[in-house]
Amino acid sequence: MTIIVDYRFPPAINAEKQAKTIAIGQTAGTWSERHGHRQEQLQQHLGEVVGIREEADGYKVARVRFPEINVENDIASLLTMIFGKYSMAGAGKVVGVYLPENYGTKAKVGITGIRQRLGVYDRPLVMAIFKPALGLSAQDHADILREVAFAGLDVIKDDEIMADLPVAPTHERLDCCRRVLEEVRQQTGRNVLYAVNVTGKADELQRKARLLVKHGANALLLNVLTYGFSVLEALASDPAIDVPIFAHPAFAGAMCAGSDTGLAYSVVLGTMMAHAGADAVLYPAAYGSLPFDPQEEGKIRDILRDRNVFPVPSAGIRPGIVPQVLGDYGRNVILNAGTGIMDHPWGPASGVRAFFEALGRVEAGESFDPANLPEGALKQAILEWG
Ligand SMILES: CSCCC(=O)C(=O)COP(=O)(O)O
Repeated sequence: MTIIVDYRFPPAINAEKQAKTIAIGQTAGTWSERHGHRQEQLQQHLGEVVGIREEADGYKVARVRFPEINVENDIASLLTMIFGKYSMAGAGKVVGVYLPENYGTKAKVGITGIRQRLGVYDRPLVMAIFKPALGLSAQDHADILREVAFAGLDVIKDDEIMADLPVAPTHERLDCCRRVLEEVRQQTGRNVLYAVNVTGKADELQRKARLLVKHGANALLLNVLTYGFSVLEALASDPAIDVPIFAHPAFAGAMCAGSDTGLAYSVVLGTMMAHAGADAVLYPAAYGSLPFDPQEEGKIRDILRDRNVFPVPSAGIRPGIVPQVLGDYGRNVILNAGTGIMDHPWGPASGVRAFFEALGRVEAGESFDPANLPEGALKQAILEWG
Protein backbone atom coordinates (compact mmCIF):
# COMPACT_ATOMS: atom_id res chain seq x y z
CA MET A 1 0.00 0.00 0.00
CA THR A 2 1.26 3.47 -0.79
CA ILE A 3 0.65 7.01 0.27
CA ILE A 4 0.37 9.66 -2.43
CA VAL A 5 1.11 13.32 -1.75
CA ASP A 6 0.77 16.33 -4.07
CA TYR A 7 3.10 19.30 -3.50
CA ARG A 8 2.49 22.63 -5.26
CA PHE A 9 5.45 24.89 -6.11
CA PRO A 10 5.49 28.49 -7.43
CA PRO A 11 7.00 29.07 -10.89
CA ALA A 12 10.34 30.31 -9.48
CA ILE A 13 11.01 26.97 -7.75
CA ASN A 14 12.54 23.96 -9.50
CA ALA A 15 9.70 21.54 -8.77
CA GLU A 16 11.47 18.49 -10.25
CA LYS A 17 14.50 19.01 -8.00
CA GLN A 18 12.41 19.70 -4.91
CA ALA A 19 10.21 16.64 -5.49
CA LYS A 20 13.33 14.43 -5.62
CA THR A 21 14.65 16.11 -2.48
CA ILE A 22 11.37 15.25 -0.74
CA ALA A 23 11.23 11.67 -2.03
CA ILE A 24 14.70 10.93 -0.65
CA GLY A 25 15.13 13.50 2.14
CA GLN A 26 11.81 12.69 3.80
CA THR A 27 12.39 8.92 3.65
CA ALA A 28 15.83 7.27 3.69
CA GLY A 29 17.42 10.68 4.19
CA THR A 30 20.28 9.91 1.83
CA TRP A 31 20.85 7.85 -1.30
CA SER A 32 24.47 7.64 -2.41
CA GLU A 33 27.18 5.20 -3.39
CA ARG A 34 28.39 5.14 0.18
CA HIS A 35 25.26 3.26 1.22
CA GLY A 36 25.40 0.87 -1.77
CA HIS A 37 25.85 -2.18 0.47
CA ARG A 38 22.45 -1.39 2.03
CA GLN A 39 20.75 -0.68 -1.28
CA GLU A 40 18.10 -3.36 -0.91
CA GLN A 41 17.24 -2.31 2.64
CA LEU A 42 16.99 1.38 1.80
CA GLN A 43 15.21 0.98 -1.52
CA GLN A 44 11.98 -0.24 0.07
CA HIS A 45 11.73 2.96 2.16
CA LEU A 46 12.39 5.49 -0.59
CA GLY A 47 9.72 7.82 -1.91
CA GLU A 48 9.28 8.11 -5.66
CA VAL A 49 8.33 11.08 -7.84
CA VAL A 50 5.50 9.77 -9.98
CA GLY A 51 4.55 12.85 -11.96
CA ILE A 52 4.75 16.61 -12.34
CA ARG A 53 2.07 18.73 -13.97
CA GLU A 54 2.00 22.43 -14.72
CA GLU A 55 -1.11 24.47 -13.92
CA ALA A 56 -2.45 27.42 -15.89
CA ASP A 57 -0.81 29.94 -13.53
CA GLY A 58 2.66 28.40 -14.00
CA TYR A 59 2.65 26.61 -10.64
CA LYS A 60 3.76 22.98 -10.74
CA VAL A 61 2.22 20.10 -8.79
CA ALA A 62 4.61 17.24 -8.07
CA ARG A 63 3.18 13.89 -7.02
CA VAL A 64 5.31 11.76 -4.70
CA ARG A 65 4.53 8.19 -3.66
CA PHE A 66 5.65 7.02 -0.22
CA PRO A 67 5.76 3.44 1.09
CA GLU A 68 3.33 2.76 3.93
CA ILE A 69 6.01 0.77 5.77
CA ASN A 70 7.63 4.08 6.78
CA VAL A 71 4.75 5.11 9.04
CA GLU A 72 2.78 3.84 12.03
CA ASN A 73 -0.79 3.98 10.75
CA ASP A 74 -1.22 7.32 12.54
CA ILE A 75 -1.22 11.00 11.64
CA ALA A 76 1.90 12.11 13.56
CA SER A 77 4.35 9.77 11.81
CA LEU A 78 2.59 10.47 8.51
CA LEU A 79 2.98 14.27 8.82
CA THR A 80 6.58 13.87 9.93
CA MET A 81 7.31 11.84 6.82
CA ILE A 82 5.45 13.80 4.17
CA PHE A 83 6.27 17.32 5.33
CA GLY A 84 8.21 17.26 8.62
CA LYS A 85 11.60 18.83 8.04
CA TYR A 86 10.74 19.89 4.51
CA SER A 87 8.01 22.23 5.80
CA MET A 88 10.84 24.59 6.74
CA ALA A 89 12.48 24.53 3.30
CA GLY A 90 10.70 27.55 1.80
CA ALA A 91 7.94 27.80 -0.82
CA GLY A 92 6.06 24.54 -1.43
CA LYS A 93 2.62 23.52 -0.16
CA VAL A 94 0.99 20.12 0.43
CA VAL A 95 -2.27 20.31 -1.55
CA GLY A 96 -3.44 16.70 -1.54
CA VAL A 97 -2.86 13.53 0.49
CA TYR A 98 -4.36 10.20 -0.67
CA LEU A 99 -4.32 7.44 1.90
CA PRO A 100 -5.35 3.79 1.79
CA GLU A 101 -8.96 3.37 2.98
CA ASN A 102 -7.89 1.51 6.13
CA TYR A 103 -5.16 4.00 7.08
CA GLY A 104 -5.53 5.53 10.55
CA THR A 105 -8.60 5.58 12.78
CA LYS A 106 -12.25 5.49 11.69
CA ALA A 107 -15.06 7.57 13.19
CA LYS A 108 -16.71 5.49 15.92
CA VAL A 109 -20.09 7.24 15.71
CA GLY A 110 -20.00 9.37 12.57
CA ILE A 111 -22.95 10.73 10.59
CA THR A 112 -25.07 7.60 10.94
CA GLY A 113 -24.43 7.24 14.67
CA ILE A 114 -25.07 10.91 15.45
CA ARG A 115 -28.38 10.74 13.57
CA GLN A 116 -29.33 7.53 15.41
CA ARG A 117 -28.55 9.07 18.80
CA LEU A 118 -30.72 12.08 17.98
CA GLY A 119 -33.41 10.14 16.15
CA VAL A 120 -33.24 12.70 13.32
CA TYR A 121 -32.77 11.29 9.82
CA ASP A 122 -34.42 13.56 7.29
CA ARG A 123 -33.09 17.10 7.74
CA PRO A 124 -29.92 19.07 8.53
CA LEU A 125 -29.09 19.26 12.23
CA VAL A 126 -29.12 22.58 14.06
CA MET A 127 -26.24 23.24 16.44
CA ALA A 128 -25.43 26.17 18.74
CA ILE A 129 -22.33 27.41 20.54
CA PHE A 130 -22.47 28.81 24.05
CA LYS A 131 -21.82 32.55 23.86
CA PRO A 132 -20.41 34.66 25.42
CA ALA A 133 -17.41 32.36 25.13
CA LEU A 134 -16.07 33.29 28.56
CA GLY A 135 -17.68 34.76 31.65
CA LEU A 136 -20.68 32.43 31.97
CA SER A 137 -20.98 30.28 35.11
CA ALA A 138 -21.88 26.60 34.92
CA GLN A 139 -25.47 27.48 35.87
CA ASP A 140 -25.57 30.18 33.15
CA HIS A 141 -24.68 27.44 30.64
CA ALA A 142 -27.56 25.33 31.89
CA ASP A 143 -30.03 28.25 31.75
CA ILE A 144 -29.08 29.01 28.15
CA LEU A 145 -29.23 25.32 27.27
CA ARG A 146 -32.79 25.06 28.66
CA GLU A 147 -33.94 27.86 26.34
CA VAL A 148 -32.36 26.52 23.16
CA ALA A 149 -32.98 22.83 23.82
CA PHE A 150 -36.72 23.30 24.41
CA ALA A 151 -36.83 25.39 21.21
CA GLY A 152 -35.78 22.28 19.25
CA LEU A 153 -31.96 22.45 19.06
CA ASP A 154 -30.13 19.20 18.21
CA VAL A 155 -26.55 19.85 19.37
CA ILE A 156 -24.74 22.45 21.47
CA LYS A 157 -21.03 22.83 22.10
CA ASP A 158 -18.84 24.74 24.48
CA ASP A 159 -16.90 27.54 22.92
CA GLU A 160 -13.41 26.27 22.08
CA ILE A 161 -11.93 29.04 24.23
CA MET A 162 -13.78 27.74 27.30
CA ALA A 163 -11.14 25.61 29.07
CA ASP A 164 -11.46 23.98 32.50
CA LEU A 165 -11.58 27.33 34.33
CA PRO A 166 -12.59 28.19 37.91
CA VAL A 167 -15.42 30.41 36.58
CA ALA A 168 -17.18 27.34 35.11
CA PRO A 169 -15.25 24.09 35.74
CA THR A 170 -15.84 21.44 33.09
CA HIS A 171 -17.45 18.95 35.49
CA GLU A 172 -19.80 21.60 36.89
CA ARG A 173 -20.85 22.61 33.37
CA LEU A 174 -21.60 19.00 32.56
CA ASP A 175 -23.45 18.44 35.84
CA CYS A 176 -25.69 21.48 35.40
CA CYS A 177 -26.32 20.86 31.68
CA ARG A 178 -26.89 17.12 32.02
CA ARG A 179 -29.90 17.79 34.25
CA VAL A 180 -31.37 20.02 31.54
CA LEU A 181 -30.76 17.37 28.86
CA GLU A 182 -32.60 14.88 31.05
CA GLU A 183 -35.53 17.31 31.55
CA VAL A 184 -35.76 17.80 27.79
CA ARG A 185 -35.75 14.04 27.20
CA GLN A 186 -38.44 13.41 29.77
CA GLN A 187 -40.71 16.22 28.61
CA THR A 188 -40.24 15.97 24.84
CA GLY A 189 -38.74 12.53 24.17
CA ARG A 190 -35.92 14.27 22.29
CA ASN A 191 -32.19 13.79 22.78
CA VAL A 192 -29.89 16.79 22.57
CA LEU A 193 -26.10 16.39 22.34
CA TYR A 194 -23.82 18.62 24.41
CA ALA A 195 -20.19 18.53 23.17
CA VAL A 196 -18.14 19.30 26.28
CA ASN A 197 -14.74 20.87 25.62
CA VAL A 198 -12.11 18.44 26.88
CA THR A 199 -8.77 20.02 27.75
CA GLY A 200 -5.56 19.44 29.72
CA LYS A 201 -2.22 17.73 29.21
CA ALA A 202 -2.52 14.58 27.05
CA ASP A 203 -2.72 11.95 29.83
CA GLU A 204 -4.93 14.14 32.02
CA LEU A 205 -7.13 15.00 29.02
CA GLN A 206 -7.84 11.35 28.26
CA ARG A 207 -8.57 10.61 31.92
CA LYS A 208 -10.89 13.61 32.01
CA ALA A 209 -12.65 12.53 28.81
CA ARG A 210 -13.35 9.07 30.27
CA LEU A 211 -14.65 10.60 33.48
CA LEU A 212 -16.89 13.05 31.61
CA VAL A 213 -18.39 10.20 29.58
CA LYS A 214 -18.85 8.12 32.73
CA HIS A 215 -20.70 11.07 34.27
CA GLY A 216 -23.06 11.39 31.34
CA ALA A 217 -21.32 13.48 28.66
CA ASN A 218 -22.97 12.48 25.37
CA ALA A 219 -20.46 14.26 23.09
CA LEU A 220 -17.00 15.82 23.34
CA LEU A 221 -15.32 18.80 21.70
CA LEU A 222 -11.58 18.72 21.03
CA ASN A 223 -9.30 21.47 19.73
CA VAL A 224 -7.47 18.90 17.63
CA LEU A 225 -4.72 21.09 16.23
CA THR A 226 -3.62 22.67 19.48
CA TYR A 227 -3.76 19.39 21.46
CA GLY A 228 -2.51 17.22 18.59
CA PHE A 229 -3.85 14.57 16.25
CA SER A 230 -2.56 11.80 18.51
CA VAL A 231 -4.89 13.03 21.26
CA LEU A 232 -7.85 12.74 18.89
CA GLU A 233 -6.68 9.26 17.85
CA ALA A 234 -6.36 8.18 21.47
CA LEU A 235 -9.90 9.36 22.28
CA ALA A 236 -11.37 7.95 19.09
CA SER A 237 -9.92 4.50 19.66
CA ASP A 238 -10.75 4.36 23.37
CA PRO A 239 -13.72 1.97 23.88
CA ALA A 240 -14.66 3.84 27.08
CA ILE A 241 -15.31 6.99 25.03
CA ASP A 242 -18.36 5.84 23.09
CA VAL A 243 -19.64 9.34 22.23
CA PRO A 244 -19.14 11.48 19.11
CA ILE A 245 -16.07 13.69 19.04
CA PHE A 246 -16.57 17.13 17.47
CA ALA A 247 -13.23 18.37 16.08
CA HIS A 248 -12.62 22.12 16.30
CA PRO A 249 -10.30 23.76 13.71
CA ALA A 250 -8.72 26.38 16.02
CA PHE A 251 -5.10 27.01 14.90
CA ALA A 252 -5.65 25.63 11.39
CA GLY A 253 -4.72 28.99 9.89
CA ALA A 254 -1.23 28.68 11.37
CA MET A 255 -0.74 25.52 9.27
CA CYS A 256 -2.83 26.29 6.21
CA ALA A 257 -3.29 30.01 5.54
CA GLY A 258 -0.01 30.63 3.66
CA SER A 259 -0.58 30.66 -0.11
CA ASP A 260 2.72 28.86 -0.89
CA THR A 261 3.57 27.17 2.40
CA GLY A 262 2.01 24.74 4.87
CA LEU A 263 -0.79 22.31 4.06
CA ALA A 264 -4.10 22.90 2.29
CA TYR A 265 -7.11 23.29 4.61
CA SER A 266 -8.68 20.29 2.87
CA VAL A 267 -5.68 18.15 3.86
CA VAL A 268 -5.72 19.16 7.54
CA LEU A 269 -9.47 19.62 8.16
CA GLY A 270 -10.54 16.96 5.66
CA THR A 271 -8.09 14.08 5.12
CA MET A 272 -6.22 14.19 8.45
CA MET A 273 -9.34 14.69 10.59
CA ALA A 274 -11.19 11.93 8.75
CA HIS A 275 -8.30 9.47 9.20
CA ALA A 276 -7.75 10.45 12.85
CA GLY A 277 -11.22 9.40 14.04
CA ALA A 278 -13.26 12.64 14.24
CA ASP A 279 -17.04 12.15 14.09
CA ALA A 280 -17.85 15.73 13.06
CA VAL A 281 -15.48 18.48 11.91
CA LEU A 282 -16.02 22.23 12.16
CA TYR A 283 -14.46 24.53 9.56
CA PRO A 284 -15.17 28.00 8.17
CA ALA A 285 -17.97 28.34 5.60
CA ALA A 286 -17.10 30.43 2.54
CA TYR A 287 -20.17 32.65 3.07
CA GLY A 288 -19.51 33.08 6.80
CA SER A 289 -17.41 35.59 8.73
CA LEU A 290 -13.93 34.19 7.93
CA PRO A 291 -12.36 34.32 4.46
CA PHE A 292 -12.44 30.78 3.04
CA ASP A 293 -12.01 29.30 -0.43
CA PRO A 294 -15.28 27.66 -1.58
CA GLN A 295 -13.29 24.99 -3.46
CA GLU A 296 -11.44 23.98 -0.32
CA GLU A 297 -14.76 23.96 1.54
CA GLY A 298 -16.26 21.62 -1.07
CA LYS A 299 -13.26 19.29 -0.83
CA ILE A 300 -13.49 19.16 2.97
CA ARG A 301 -17.22 18.34 2.78
CA ASP A 302 -16.65 15.48 0.31
CA ILE A 303 -13.58 14.02 2.06
CA LEU A 304 -15.41 13.96 5.41
CA ARG A 305 -18.63 12.47 4.08
CA ASP A 306 -16.70 9.73 2.25
CA ARG A 307 -15.68 8.46 5.68
CA ASN A 308 -19.06 9.01 7.39
CA VAL A 309 -17.87 12.19 9.16
CA PHE A 310 -20.37 15.05 9.60
CA PRO A 311 -19.36 18.33 7.90
CA VAL A 312 -20.01 21.35 10.13
CA PRO A 313 -19.51 24.60 8.14
CA SER A 314 -19.26 27.31 10.78
CA ALA A 315 -18.31 30.88 11.73
CA GLY A 316 -20.80 33.61 10.97
CA ILE A 317 -23.64 31.18 10.18
CA ARG A 318 -27.02 33.03 10.26
CA PRO A 319 -30.53 31.90 9.36
CA GLY A 320 -30.38 34.03 6.18
CA ILE A 321 -27.66 31.85 4.63
CA VAL A 322 -29.54 28.58 5.13
CA PRO A 323 -30.67 28.47 1.45
CA GLN A 324 -27.04 28.70 0.29
CA VAL A 325 -25.83 26.06 2.75
CA LEU A 326 -28.59 23.65 1.75
CA GLY A 327 -27.88 24.32 -1.93
CA ASP A 328 -24.24 23.31 -1.41
CA TYR A 329 -24.71 20.53 1.13
CA GLY A 330 -28.18 19.06 0.92
CA ARG A 331 -29.41 17.46 4.14
CA ASN A 332 -26.27 15.82 5.51
CA VAL A 333 -24.88 18.88 7.22
CA ILE A 334 -24.84 20.44 10.68
CA LEU A 335 -25.79 24.13 10.72
CA ASN A 336 -23.67 25.54 13.52
CA ALA A 337 -24.25 29.04 14.86
CA GLY A 338 -22.86 30.82 17.88
CA THR A 339 -23.86 34.46 17.77
CA GLY A 340 -26.32 33.62 14.95
CA ILE A 341 -28.42 31.93 17.65
CA MET A 342 -27.31 33.49 20.94
CA ASP A 343 -27.53 37.14 19.74
CA HIS A 344 -30.96 36.88 18.10
CA PRO A 345 -32.80 40.12 18.94
CA TRP A 346 -35.54 38.13 20.72
CA GLY A 347 -33.14 35.77 22.54
CA PRO A 348 -31.50 32.37 21.90
CA ALA A 349 -34.74 30.34 21.68
CA SER A 350 -35.84 32.59 18.81
CA GLY A 351 -32.41 32.08 17.26
CA VAL A 352 -33.12 28.34 17.10
CA ARG A 353 -36.68 28.87 15.84
CA ALA A 354 -35.35 31.15 13.09
CA PHE A 355 -33.15 28.30 11.80
CA PHE A 356 -36.07 25.85 11.78
CA GLU A 357 -38.29 28.42 10.03
CA ALA A 358 -35.52 28.87 7.46
CA LEU A 359 -35.28 25.09 6.92
CA GLY A 360 -39.05 24.91 6.47
CA ARG A 361 -39.05 27.72 3.90
CA VAL A 362 -36.25 26.15 1.88
CA GLU A 363 -38.12 22.82 1.93
CA ALA A 364 -41.28 24.57 0.73
CA GLY A 365 -39.40 26.60 -1.89
CA GLU A 366 -40.47 29.90 -0.27
CA SER A 367 -38.75 33.28 -0.57
CA PHE A 368 -36.47 34.86 2.04
CA ASP A 369 -37.28 38.41 0.94
CA PRO A 370 -38.20 40.25 4.18
CA ALA A 371 -41.22 41.73 2.38
CA ASN A 372 -42.67 38.21 1.97
CA LEU A 373 -41.73 36.85 5.38
CA PRO A 374 -44.40 36.43 8.06
CA GLU A 375 -43.75 38.17 11.38
CA GLY A 376 -41.60 35.88 13.49
CA ALA A 377 -38.11 34.80 14.50
CA LEU A 378 -36.78 34.35 10.96
CA LYS A 379 -37.93 37.79 9.81
CA GLN A 380 -36.26 39.35 12.87
CA ALA A 381 -33.02 37.49 12.10
CA ILE A 382 -33.06 38.60 8.46
CA LEU A 383 -33.75 42.20 9.45
CA GLU A 384 -30.85 42.03 11.93
CA TRP A 385 -28.22 40.26 9.80
CA GLY A 386 -29.60 39.88 6.28
C1 LIG B 1 -13.86 28.54 12.58
S1 LIG B 1 -15.13 27.38 12.64
C2 LIG B 1 -15.60 27.36 14.37
C3 LIG B 1 -16.69 28.27 14.70
C4 LIG B 1 -16.81 28.53 16.17
O1 LIG B 1 -16.36 27.76 17.00
C5 LIG B 1 -17.47 29.73 16.62
O2 LIG B 1 -17.41 30.04 17.81
C6 LIG B 1 -18.24 30.55 15.65
O3 LIG B 1 -19.02 31.51 16.28
P1 LIG B 1 -20.05 32.36 15.43
O4 LIG B 1 -20.59 33.37 16.39
O5 LIG B 1 -19.30 32.98 14.30
O6 LIG B 1 -21.12 31.44 14.93
